[in-house]
Amino acid sequence: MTIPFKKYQGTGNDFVIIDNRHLFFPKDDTKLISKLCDRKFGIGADGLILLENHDLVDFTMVYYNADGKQSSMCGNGGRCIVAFAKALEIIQSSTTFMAIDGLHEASIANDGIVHLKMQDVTGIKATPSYSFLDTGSPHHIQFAENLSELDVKKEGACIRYSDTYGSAGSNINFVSQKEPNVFAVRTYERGVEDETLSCGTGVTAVALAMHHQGKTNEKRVRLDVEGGELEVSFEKDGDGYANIFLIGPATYVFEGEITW
Ligand SMILES: N[C@@H](CCC[C@H](N)C(=O)O)C(=O)O
Repeated sequence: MTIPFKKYQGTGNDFVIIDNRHLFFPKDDTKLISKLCDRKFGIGADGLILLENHDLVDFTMVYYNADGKQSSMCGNGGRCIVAFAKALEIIQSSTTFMAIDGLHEASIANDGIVHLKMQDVTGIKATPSYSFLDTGSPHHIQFAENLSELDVKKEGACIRYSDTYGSAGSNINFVSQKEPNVFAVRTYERGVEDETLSCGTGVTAVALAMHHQGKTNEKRVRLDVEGGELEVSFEKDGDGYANIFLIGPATYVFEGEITW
């Protein structure tokens, strides 16, 4: 079997993206997906994304983590599939697409910056030491001293596999504040089981949690991640948040074919 693919990255969170409108891809082959994502035995990526047809909107996004298992929403992957759909001329500068957490609207500018609308967020859990919220994927957020020195893989795994999160686990974000509306973030991603250079649903969760905790009064926050800069804008809506946008680049890297 020959599998044509394109590789994209969004602030260093990288994805193999496959046009599966003809439904040729073996979606239940966990071993194949994890091998395609393997950085030594495959193409190498934090996740794999399929673009499929949808009856009512422009396309469907199906997301798998690097472990080969289908998972919850990927914000950076959402931005990248918008750039992929534009390159395939499925869309032009704006779109509505379906993902596992529901419909997303997005727009893409000529410079490749994508504005991706995320689902409204309610039910933020705030404790003295951490916050937890779901922005399409589950996120634990805590402050870290010496963020640049932190062993994110070790400390993140410790929390991800703790009794707090049970078998489902969580993504773990470590944060430090740089300015009133600027935060540095490093994320351990479940399903990759390592630090990634950026996590879109993660920085969205950090921006909302920081506003919820009163660390910032701004409704547009910059997040400095290991792979670049992202922005999140939002509006307060009762106890939660609405009109949430994840804003940042989505970049084509290379393409190829794997014969299997
Ligand atoms: N990198 C993603 C998050 C992908 C899903 C996550 N690993 C999970 O399984 O919860 C992002 O950019 O949001």
